[in-house]
Amino acid sequence: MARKTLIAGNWKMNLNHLEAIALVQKIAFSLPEKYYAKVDVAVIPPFTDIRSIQTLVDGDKLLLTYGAQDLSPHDSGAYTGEVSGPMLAKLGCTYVIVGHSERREYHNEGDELVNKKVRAAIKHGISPIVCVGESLEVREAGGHVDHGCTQLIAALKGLKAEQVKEQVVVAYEPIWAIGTGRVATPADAEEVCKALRETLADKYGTEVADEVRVLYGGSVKSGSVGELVACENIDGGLVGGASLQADEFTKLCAMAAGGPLP
Ligand SMILES: O=C[C@H](O)COP(=O)(O)O
Repeated sequence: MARKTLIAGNWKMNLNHLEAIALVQKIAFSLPEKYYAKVDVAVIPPFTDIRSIQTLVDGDKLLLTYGAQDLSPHDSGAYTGEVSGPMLAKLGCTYVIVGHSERREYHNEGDELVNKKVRAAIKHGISPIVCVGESLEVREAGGHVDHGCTQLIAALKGLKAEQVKEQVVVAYEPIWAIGTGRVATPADAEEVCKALRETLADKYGTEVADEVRVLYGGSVKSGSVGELVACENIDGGLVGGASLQADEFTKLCAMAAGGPLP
Protein backbone atom coordinates (compact mmCIF):
# COMPACT_ATOMS: atom_id res chain seq x y z
CA MET A 1 0.00 0.00 0.00
CA ALA A 2 1.70 3.19 -1.16
CA ARG A 3 -0.79 5.98 -1.41
CA LYS A 4 0.84 9.36 -1.82
CA THR A 5 -0.95 12.27 -0.15
CA LEU A 6 -2.77 14.56 -2.58
CA ILE A 7 -3.77 18.14 -1.88
CA ALA A 8 -6.05 19.53 -4.59
CA GLY A 9 -7.07 23.18 -4.45
CA ASN A 10 -10.53 23.71 -5.92
CA TRP A 11 -10.67 27.41 -6.76
CA LYS A 12 -14.36 27.20 -7.67
CA MET A 13 -15.48 30.32 -9.59
CA ASN A 14 -12.63 32.54 -8.41
CA LEU A 15 -9.58 34.20 -10.04
CA ASN A 16 -9.19 35.29 -13.66
CA HIS A 17 -6.23 34.03 -15.69
CA LEU A 18 -3.90 36.85 -14.58
CA GLU A 19 -4.73 36.21 -10.94
CA ALA A 20 -4.26 32.49 -11.60
CA ILE A 21 -0.73 33.05 -12.93
CA ALA A 22 0.14 35.16 -9.88
CA LEU A 23 -1.17 32.54 -7.44
CA VAL A 24 0.57 29.61 -9.12
CA GLN A 25 3.85 31.55 -9.20
CA LYS A 26 3.53 32.34 -5.50
CA ILE A 27 2.83 28.69 -4.66
CA ALA A 28 5.78 27.54 -6.78
CA PHE A 29 8.05 30.10 -5.12
CA SER A 30 6.92 29.36 -1.55
CA LEU A 31 6.79 25.56 -1.50
CA PRO A 32 10.30 24.06 -1.67
CA GLU A 33 10.65 21.19 -4.13
CA LYS A 34 11.50 18.64 -1.42
CA TYR A 35 7.87 18.68 -0.21
CA TYR A 36 6.68 17.27 -3.52
CA ALA A 37 8.36 13.98 -2.67
CA LYS A 38 5.74 13.51 0.03
CA VAL A 39 2.71 15.31 -1.36
CA ASP A 40 1.15 15.73 -4.79
CA VAL A 41 -0.15 19.27 -5.20
CA ALA A 42 -2.83 20.17 -7.74
CA VAL A 43 -4.71 23.35 -8.55
CA ILE A 44 -8.18 23.09 -10.02
CA PRO A 45 -9.00 26.50 -11.53
CA PRO A 46 -11.90 27.69 -13.69
CA PHE A 47 -11.67 26.61 -17.36
CA THR A 48 -10.54 30.08 -18.46
CA ASP A 49 -7.32 29.79 -16.40
CA ILE A 50 -6.17 26.37 -17.52
CA ARG A 51 -4.20 27.41 -20.60
CA SER A 52 -2.25 30.03 -18.65
CA ILE A 53 -1.44 27.53 -15.93
CA GLN A 54 -0.40 24.91 -18.48
CA THR A 55 2.05 27.39 -20.03
CA LEU A 56 3.50 28.23 -16.63
CA VAL A 57 3.81 24.63 -15.47
CA ASP A 58 5.34 23.42 -18.74
CA GLY A 59 7.58 26.45 -19.27
CA ASP A 60 9.01 26.55 -15.76
CA LYS A 61 8.84 22.79 -15.20
CA LEU A 62 6.80 23.25 -12.04
CA LEU A 63 6.10 20.17 -9.99
CA LEU A 64 2.47 20.96 -9.34
CA THR A 65 -0.29 19.53 -11.49
CA TYR A 66 -3.65 20.94 -12.46
CA GLY A 67 -7.13 19.95 -13.49
CA ALA A 68 -10.66 21.13 -14.23
CA GLN A 69 -13.80 21.50 -12.17
CA ASP A 70 -16.18 19.78 -14.58
CA LEU A 71 -16.39 18.12 -18.00
CA SER A 72 -19.06 17.19 -20.48
CA PRO A 73 -20.12 13.57 -20.76
CA HIS A 74 -19.86 14.05 -24.56
CA ASP A 75 -16.66 14.15 -26.60
CA SER A 76 -17.80 16.86 -29.06
CA GLY A 77 -20.86 18.24 -30.82
CA ALA A 78 -23.74 20.67 -30.38
CA TYR A 79 -23.52 21.13 -26.61
CA THR A 80 -23.30 24.89 -26.14
CA GLY A 81 -21.23 25.93 -23.17
CA GLU A 82 -19.75 22.51 -22.50
CA VAL A 83 -16.06 21.58 -22.30
CA SER A 84 -15.07 18.04 -23.25
CA GLY A 85 -12.66 15.43 -21.95
CA PRO A 86 -10.51 15.56 -25.12
CA MET A 87 -10.18 19.36 -24.71
CA LEU A 88 -9.04 18.98 -21.10
CA ALA A 89 -6.68 16.15 -21.99
CA LYS A 90 -5.11 18.32 -24.71
CA LEU A 91 -4.50 21.00 -22.06
CA GLY A 92 -2.63 18.50 -19.93
CA CYS A 93 -5.19 18.20 -17.14
CA THR A 94 -4.35 15.46 -14.68
CA TYR A 95 -7.63 15.67 -12.73
CA VAL A 96 -11.23 16.67 -13.15
CA ILE A 97 -13.70 17.08 -10.30
CA VAL A 98 -16.92 15.16 -10.84
CA GLY A 99 -20.03 15.10 -8.68
CA HIS A 100 -19.19 18.08 -6.48
CA SER A 101 -22.17 18.85 -4.27
CA GLU A 102 -22.37 22.38 -5.74
CA ARG A 103 -22.94 20.90 -9.20
CA ARG A 104 -25.34 18.32 -7.84
CA GLU A 105 -27.32 21.08 -6.13
CA TYR A 106 -27.13 24.07 -8.52
CA HIS A 107 -27.06 22.14 -11.79
CA ASN A 108 -29.27 19.22 -10.81
CA GLU A 109 -26.55 16.68 -11.54
CA GLY A 110 -27.73 13.23 -10.52
CA ASP A 111 -25.90 9.93 -10.13
CA GLU A 112 -26.44 8.90 -13.75
CA LEU A 113 -24.83 12.05 -15.17
CA VAL A 114 -22.03 11.87 -12.62
CA ASN A 115 -21.32 8.32 -13.79
CA LYS A 116 -21.25 9.40 -17.45
CA LYS A 117 -18.80 12.17 -16.60
CA VAL A 118 -16.57 9.79 -14.62
CA ARG A 119 -16.49 7.45 -17.61
CA ALA A 120 -15.72 10.32 -19.99
CA ALA A 121 -12.79 11.39 -17.81
CA ILE A 122 -11.38 7.87 -17.61
CA LYS A 123 -11.78 7.39 -21.36
CA HIS A 124 -9.55 10.40 -21.99
CA GLY A 125 -6.91 9.56 -19.41
CA ILE A 126 -7.96 12.15 -16.81
CA SER A 127 -8.35 11.12 -13.18
CA PRO A 128 -11.82 11.95 -11.91
CA ILE A 129 -11.94 13.26 -8.35
CA VAL A 130 -15.29 11.72 -7.50
CA CYS A 131 -17.08 13.69 -4.79
CA VAL A 132 -19.60 12.19 -2.40
CA GLY A 133 -21.04 13.51 0.83
CA GLU A 134 -24.16 14.01 2.87
CA SER A 135 -26.27 16.96 3.93
CA LEU A 136 -26.65 17.90 7.59
CA GLU A 137 -30.11 16.37 7.57
CA VAL A 138 -28.77 12.99 6.40
CA ARG A 139 -25.95 13.08 8.96
CA GLU A 140 -28.27 13.92 11.82
CA ALA A 141 -30.47 11.00 10.80
CA GLY A 142 -27.39 8.73 10.90
CA GLY A 143 -27.44 7.95 7.17
CA HIS A 144 -24.07 9.49 6.25
CA VAL A 145 -22.10 6.27 5.71
CA ASP A 146 -24.75 4.64 3.52
CA HIS A 147 -25.27 7.86 1.60
CA GLY A 148 -21.61 8.23 0.64
CA CYS A 149 -21.16 4.57 -0.24
CA THR A 150 -24.30 4.54 -2.39
CA GLN A 151 -23.18 7.67 -4.26
CA LEU A 152 -19.76 6.11 -4.84
CA ILE A 153 -21.12 2.84 -6.25
CA ALA A 154 -23.39 4.80 -8.61
CA ALA A 155 -20.55 7.07 -9.76
CA LEU A 156 -18.27 4.16 -10.62
CA LYS A 157 -20.88 1.97 -12.32
CA GLY A 158 -19.48 0.11 -15.34
CA LEU A 159 -15.80 0.78 -14.61
CA LYS A 160 -13.27 -2.01 -14.64
CA ALA A 161 -11.26 -2.71 -11.48
CA GLU A 162 -8.06 -1.70 -13.27
CA GLN A 163 -9.54 1.70 -14.21
CA VAL A 164 -10.63 2.34 -10.62
CA LYS A 165 -7.23 1.34 -9.30
CA GLU A 166 -5.21 3.42 -11.72
CA GLN A 167 -7.31 6.51 -12.26
CA VAL A 168 -9.99 7.18 -9.68
CA VAL A 169 -9.62 9.55 -6.72
CA VAL A 170 -12.48 9.72 -4.22
CA ALA A 171 -13.32 12.81 -2.16
CA TYR A 172 -15.59 12.68 0.87
CA GLU A 173 -17.09 16.13 1.27
CA PRO A 174 -19.87 16.46 3.83
CA ILE A 175 -22.01 19.34 2.56
CA TRP A 176 -22.37 20.83 6.05
CA ALA A 177 -18.59 21.29 6.22
CA ILE A 178 -18.13 23.01 2.85
CA GLY A 179 -17.36 26.70 3.16
CA THR A 180 -18.78 26.80 6.67
CA GLY A 181 -15.59 26.74 8.72
CA ARG A 182 -16.98 23.63 10.40
CA VAL A 183 -14.42 20.96 9.54
CA ALA A 184 -15.38 17.35 10.30
CA THR A 185 -13.49 15.82 13.20
CA PRO A 186 -10.77 13.40 12.09
CA ALA A 187 -12.84 10.58 13.60
CA ASP A 188 -15.98 11.57 11.67
CA ALA A 189 -14.07 11.97 8.41
CA GLU A 190 -12.18 8.70 8.93
CA GLU A 191 -15.42 6.81 9.62
CA VAL A 192 -16.78 7.64 6.17
CA CYS A 193 -13.45 7.42 4.29
CA LYS A 194 -12.89 3.95 5.78
CA ALA A 195 -16.39 2.86 4.73
CA LEU A 196 -15.77 4.19 1.21
CA ARG A 197 -12.56 2.16 0.99
CA GLU A 198 -14.39 -0.93 2.27
CA THR A 199 -17.01 -0.37 -0.42
CA LEU A 200 -14.25 -0.31 -3.03
CA ALA A 201 -12.78 -3.48 -1.53
CA ASP A 202 -16.12 -5.28 -1.66
CA LYS A 203 -16.66 -4.35 -5.28
CA TYR A 204 -13.17 -4.41 -6.78
CA GLY A 205 -11.00 -6.28 -4.24
CA THR A 206 -8.59 -5.09 -1.58
CA GLU A 207 -5.72 -4.75 -4.04
CA VAL A 208 -7.70 -2.02 -5.79
CA ALA A 209 -9.09 -0.41 -2.64
CA ASP A 210 -5.62 -0.16 -1.11
CA GLU A 211 -4.40 1.93 -4.06
CA VAL A 212 -7.25 4.43 -4.43
CA ARG A 213 -6.72 7.80 -2.78
CA VAL A 214 -9.61 8.93 -0.61
CA LEU A 215 -9.53 12.64 0.21
CA TYR A 216 -11.49 14.65 2.74
CA GLY A 217 -12.91 18.06 1.82
CA GLY A 218 -14.78 20.67 3.85
CA SER A 219 -13.15 23.67 5.55
CA VAL A 220 -9.67 22.09 5.55
CA LYS A 221 -7.00 24.56 6.72
CA SER A 222 -3.28 24.37 7.48
CA GLY A 223 -4.15 23.89 11.15
CA SER A 224 -6.41 20.88 10.58
CA VAL A 225 -4.87 19.04 7.63
CA GLY A 226 -2.16 17.27 9.67
CA GLU A 227 -4.52 15.34 11.91
CA LEU A 228 -6.81 14.54 8.99
CA VAL A 229 -4.09 13.01 6.80
CA ALA A 230 -2.76 11.14 9.84
CA CYS A 231 -5.92 9.00 9.69
CA GLU A 232 -5.39 5.61 8.08
CA ASN A 233 -7.92 6.09 5.30
CA ILE A 234 -7.55 9.80 4.53
CA ASP A 235 -5.03 10.38 1.77
CA GLY A 236 -5.25 14.13 1.36
CA GLY A 237 -7.61 17.03 0.99
CA LEU A 238 -9.87 18.71 -1.54
CA VAL A 239 -9.44 22.28 -0.41
CA GLY A 240 -11.70 25.19 -1.34
CA GLY A 241 -11.31 28.56 0.39
CA ALA A 242 -7.84 27.91 1.77
CA SER A 243 -6.50 27.18 -1.72
CA LEU A 244 -7.04 30.79 -2.81
CA GLN A 245 -4.39 32.24 -0.51
CA ALA A 246 -0.81 31.37 -1.45
CA ASP A 247 0.58 31.55 2.09
CA GLU A 248 -2.16 29.43 3.63
CA PHE A 249 -2.19 26.91 0.79
CA THR A 250 1.57 26.35 0.78
CA LYS A 251 1.52 26.02 4.57
CA LEU A 252 -1.30 23.51 4.22
CA CYS A 253 0.64 21.49 1.62
CA ALA A 254 3.73 21.51 3.83
CA MET A 255 1.72 20.33 6.85
CA ALA A 256 0.19 17.57 4.72
CA ALA A 257 3.73 16.51 3.80
CA GLY A 258 4.49 16.10 7.48
CA GLY A 259 6.24 19.27 8.50
CA PRO A 260 6.00 23.04 8.61
CA LEU A 261 7.64 25.30 6.06
CA PRO A 262 11.26 26.18 6.91
O1 LIG B 1 -14.02 21.34 -3.27
C1 LIG B 1 -13.78 21.85 -2.18
C2 LIG B 1 -14.75 21.85 -1.14
O2 LIG B 1 -16.01 22.16 -1.56
C3 LIG B 1 -14.33 22.45 0.17
O3 LIG B 1 -14.46 23.84 0.18
P1 LIG B 1 -13.97 24.64 1.49
O4 LIG B 1 -12.58 24.20 1.77
O5 LIG B 1 -14.06 26.09 1.11
O6 LIG B 1 -14.90 24.25 2.59
